[in-house]
Amino acid sequence: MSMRIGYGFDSHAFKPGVPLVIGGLAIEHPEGLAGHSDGDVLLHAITDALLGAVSAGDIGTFFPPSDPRWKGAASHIFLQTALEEVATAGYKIVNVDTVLVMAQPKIVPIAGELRERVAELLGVKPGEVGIKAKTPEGLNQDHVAVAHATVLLESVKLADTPVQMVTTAEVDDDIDEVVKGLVGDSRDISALGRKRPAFDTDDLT
Ligand SMILES: C[C@@](CO)(OP(=O)(O)O)[C@H](O)COP(=O)(O)OP(=O)(O)OC[C@H]1O[C@@H](n2ccc(N)nc2=O)[C@H](O)[C@@H]1O
Repeated sequence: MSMRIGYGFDSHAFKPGVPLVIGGLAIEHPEGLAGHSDGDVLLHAITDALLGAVSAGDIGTFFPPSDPRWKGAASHIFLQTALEEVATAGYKIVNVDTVLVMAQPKIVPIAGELRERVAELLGVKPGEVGIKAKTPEGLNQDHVAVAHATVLLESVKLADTPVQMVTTAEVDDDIDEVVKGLVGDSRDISALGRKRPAFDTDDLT
């Protein structure tokens, strides 16, 4: 079994007149978070942690802030894409831990609800999600919300029964296609989401 860790960070300024959404939860507060999307600082940090864990780039490479399609978008869309990248790479979540750094609102009274909502969006148990909060003491950033997230992933077990793979290649040039026919066109983890086959044909004769 192999394991991967990921880390994500995000920040958004508070802004009057917009709803506050954190961790996919609508929270009663006089101000919301400014952003191209719904400004969900927590889901953005978790999305980046997931993408980073499988070397798939970052939220901005998938959903550029310059793209009008993501204006006002609900951030669980970004999270869903990151979860798909994790699954495609052959991993699943072990646990997620987070820290919210913000003066207001206080997070402790809603931490249980937040944990359940984030767990639901991630498809994990609430006990596999950590929600913590910090007052930004001495940082002079009382009008900003910051989120940090770490994730631990483990590889998904393949079937216990080994599958025998036997085939022949007519000519050396066909070897890539022959191997692809045996193992499929799956992909390994690669830098910034670049697709590459999950096998290395250099050693084959
Ligand atoms: C979620 C979205 C939806 O549009 O918008 P917001 O709601 O946060 O505004 C975006 O995905 C939010 O993308 P985010 O990644 O936070 O934005 P930025 O920090 O501006 O980074 C945009 C892109 O520029 C890259 N970047 C950023 C800073 C830097 N010095 N060099 C870079 O190359 C980042 O890697 C990213 O790929």
